[in-house]
Amino acid sequence: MTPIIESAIDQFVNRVEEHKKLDKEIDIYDLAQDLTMDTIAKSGFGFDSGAQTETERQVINAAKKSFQVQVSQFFLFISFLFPEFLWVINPFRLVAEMISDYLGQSSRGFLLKVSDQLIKQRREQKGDKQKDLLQMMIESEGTDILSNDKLSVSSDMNNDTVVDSNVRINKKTKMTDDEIAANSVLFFEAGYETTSTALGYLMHILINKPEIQEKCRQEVKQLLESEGRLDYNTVTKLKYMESVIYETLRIYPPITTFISRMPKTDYPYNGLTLPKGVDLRVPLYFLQKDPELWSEPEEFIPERFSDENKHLINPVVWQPFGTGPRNCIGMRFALLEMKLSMAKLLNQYAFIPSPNTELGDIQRDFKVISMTPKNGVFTKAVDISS
Ligand code: HEM
Repeated sequence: MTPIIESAIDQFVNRVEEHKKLDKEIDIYDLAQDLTMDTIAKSGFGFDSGAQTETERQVINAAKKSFQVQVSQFFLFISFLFPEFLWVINPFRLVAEMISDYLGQSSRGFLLKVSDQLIKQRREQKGDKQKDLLQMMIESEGTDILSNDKLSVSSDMNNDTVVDSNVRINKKTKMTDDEIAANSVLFFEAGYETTSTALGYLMHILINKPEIQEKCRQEVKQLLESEGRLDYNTVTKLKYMESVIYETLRIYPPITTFISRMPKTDYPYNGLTLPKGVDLRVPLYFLQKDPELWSEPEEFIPERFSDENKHLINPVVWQPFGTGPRNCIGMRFALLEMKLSMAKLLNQYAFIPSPNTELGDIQRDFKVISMTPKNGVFTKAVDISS
């Protein structure tokens, strides 16, 4: 999968180069959206969405639309506020989805159709098959994991923890085509806007804080000198850049109200009892800026996440990717994509403010579960390679 990501990132860098040659202002958030669409479509499903090349972009438009607030998402939002009334709200939500599907306005419906076609094509394909997510799902057979097995879980900040779990996966169960299609759309939606939004915020920080941008660049140059190349294996060594990414995700988490858990039994906590079955939602944005948990929470201080300091942070108070056995399965994919694209860009260009750059804080669109840059992220690229 990594050559696919690398070639998509090279295309992203080429697009920056095109803007630079014409001395044009760049909305780097817009380009990042095309990049993440391209990588998730190609590496997940061997499908060229044409996001970075074509002007006729039905798929990218459908995916973008699925993140805009639609009628059915309004009901979703209401269900977050009043979970005890789910039994009333859910039927309305389903009807809203069915109507928009019938009227051809449902972007999820469109993406499901695209997935269905891809699954059919893949099943009919003769000879060697791509080794991508789609193929893995088609060939998947549930593995038998016994109750109370120890599951190794990749947790926050690159520490691997081991937790007990009562997970039981059915023996030898193949996924149906409907399940594969539903999961494909989930990956598509989960991997596209989150990562491009994180890249957008990261660029906003780097444009606004030239000293941090320069420090990241020096780290990239040193890495290139010692390793001879910037690729999947080497960029994992960019420790300072990693701290900058973590701090960006603390201040601007792309997903704000999605992490939820439900106690299986009445659970005593801090003098309260969390009743069995209650819908608990993590207020991520506030958690990551809580002055009782973070010193100088409004300040951008990447050094909090340095190897020397990160043990001082309780892992559950930093959770842009969630936490525990159900945390984000795309975390490593997203971090790789972010590090590699930033390393390649910073090695070649300096990013400076342009007429539409927002200085200071960035304006955001608060959607049902996410928070995205409202007006794009504008910059100009200056070639520093020679
Ligand atoms: C910066 C990028 C990303 C952010 C901030 C992010 C954030 C999150 C969060 C907060 C959750 C909920 C976890 C929890 O409840 O503990 C989640 C779940 C999930 N993410 Fe991500 N994500 C990102 C990238 C990706 C990518 C690239 C993919 C796929 C390739 C992906 C696939 C998923 C899936 C499938 C789930 C649901 C997991 C489940 O239900 O158990 N995410 N993500």
